[in-house]
Amino acid sequence: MERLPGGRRPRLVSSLGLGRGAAGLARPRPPRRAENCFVPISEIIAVEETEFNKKQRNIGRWQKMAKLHAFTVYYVKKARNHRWRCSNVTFWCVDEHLCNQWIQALKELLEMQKSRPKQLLVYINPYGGKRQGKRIYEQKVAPLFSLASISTDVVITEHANHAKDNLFEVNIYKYDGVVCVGGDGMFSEVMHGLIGRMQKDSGIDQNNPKASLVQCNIRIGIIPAGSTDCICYSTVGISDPVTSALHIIVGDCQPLDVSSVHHNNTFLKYSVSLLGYGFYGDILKDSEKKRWMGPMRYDYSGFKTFLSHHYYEGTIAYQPAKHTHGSPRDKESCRTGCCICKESEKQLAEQQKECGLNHEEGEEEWKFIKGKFLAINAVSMSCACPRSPKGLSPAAHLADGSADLILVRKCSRFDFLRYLLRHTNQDDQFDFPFVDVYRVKSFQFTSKLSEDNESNVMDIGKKRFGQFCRDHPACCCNIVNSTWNCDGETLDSSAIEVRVHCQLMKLFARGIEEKCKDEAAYSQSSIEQLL
Ligand SMILES: Nc1ncnc2c1ncn2[C@@H]1O[C@H](COP(=O)(O)OP(=O)(O)OP(=O)(O)O)[C@@H](O)[C@H]1O
Ligand SMILES: CCCCCCCCCCCCC/C=C/[C@@H](O)[C@H](CO)NC(C)=O
Ligand SMILES: [Ca+2]
Repeated sequence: MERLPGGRRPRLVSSLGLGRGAAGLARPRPPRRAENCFVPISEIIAVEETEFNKKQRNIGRWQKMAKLHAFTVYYVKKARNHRWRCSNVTFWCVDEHLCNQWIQALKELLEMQKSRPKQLLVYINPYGGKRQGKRIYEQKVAPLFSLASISTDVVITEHANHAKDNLFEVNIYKYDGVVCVGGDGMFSEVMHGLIGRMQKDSGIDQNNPKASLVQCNIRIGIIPAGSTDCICYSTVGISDPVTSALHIIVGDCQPLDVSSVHHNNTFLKYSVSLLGYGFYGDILKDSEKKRWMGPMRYDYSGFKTFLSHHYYEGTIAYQPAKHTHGSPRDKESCRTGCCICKESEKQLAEQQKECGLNHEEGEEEWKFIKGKFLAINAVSMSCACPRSPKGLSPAAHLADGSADLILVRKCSRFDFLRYLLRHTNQDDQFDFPFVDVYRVKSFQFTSKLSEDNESNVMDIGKKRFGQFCRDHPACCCNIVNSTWNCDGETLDSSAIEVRVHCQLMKLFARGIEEKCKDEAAYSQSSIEQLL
């Protein structure tokens, strides 16, 4: 419990009345017996003086009082499944001075919450998901931002890359954060704009795959209004615009790993969720032609791709992530305050102290795998989403500086279906003889088709394993390449070089909270309680 100035503990119930209200509205009712509960200051959204009208004054025993003074506290109420709502409680009393003292004290405490944003730049994709982005923002998010006294500059995008290009032009440094209203693709645009801008302003060449990139400290908030909303779901635990808006308001901060993708010393894209070749690449390629179907396009293309059952040949080289203690087969998942991610943060700070910005990754051990794959999935986070609540790699970490590389080798349709179904249930997705998973800090892929002409993997292979090339002579097989799905965008090249940049950016989120803790603490009755 916070103290009032002067050291007094706030004891509101003895002198003030208590009324509960639905989200956004103060609806004073006769006082109830106080339940002892607790709302941390960090989860108060706003405090406002409340005007009583005549009708409200005429309730029960309060009728006798000449004049009432009141204030309303708006706060985060945690509901089931990581959902947050704005609730409020109104306190009232006859002593105007006491009432004002409370308002003043609470406002001062809110002012001290330095991580809260005051000014945000908002990009809305009106065409993402079910085309509800504008309505969602106007009806559900803007009123909350205004309640929390956050000022906003809003841009409704007019074409793809509008947000990204705009971020290279505006004075981003005057904002405390950038909000994107849309799906994973919209987030990707904003992320590319922000990271790209930071590198440009710091003179870093993004085309150099070995460059140490400058961290981006301007947080991004995601208001989910897309088709998959995997990044929002994996970092908050639910795809819900009001929950996300409240995480932005309270100023949460979640660092995030970002993978850079290059081809022949040319920068292609960044990825924070899924880099998928084979199954997920083919789904995306097919679904892009069916955007008019909205989120349903993924089901349609998913079914089609499953039936086609294509496999692809190629070689993967990877560097294991030795710096982190976790493994993709861990039973524990990354949660708010994750120790493994904190350890990586410490290591990163030490590295930056030792080497400054010129730190280059050491040439560590490379491992090679070649084969026929139905899917190659590299995920920097779990990739949990409403379709797959545990995600493609349930134990992947948001900010540990690694990605989980999942190789699904050629197998029967039936086995592949069994594997896919495990995306949706509690069983271990990696417990199949045709599935391998590695925690990596970088990897390269070359398809069999391009191996002979352009492969970096082969260069490394030639250097280290003389027999590697002889085992894999040029061939005339009639094979085609798949496409890489990079956070929902296709890549032009199949041969890629990927490196994970630990905690390169930050989100307005706090990771997924442990269910037992918050649900046990907050689910008993409605707990609009004492501060
Ligand atoms: N005004 C616009 N017109 C056309 N395309 C746009 C516009 N604004 C943004 N885009 C592009 O639309 C693409 C898809 O948007 P978004 O990610 O919001 O929705 P989605 O693809 O339905 O959802 P998800 O990415 O979660 O599957 C983004 O890559 C973005 O570049
Ligand atoms: C026949 C049963 C099939 C069940 C398969 C369910 C699998 C759902 C898995 C969804 C994967 C989500 C990974 C996230 C990818 C996003 O980056 C991307 C852009 O939004 N979305 C997709 C679908 O590529
Ligand atoms: Ca990671």
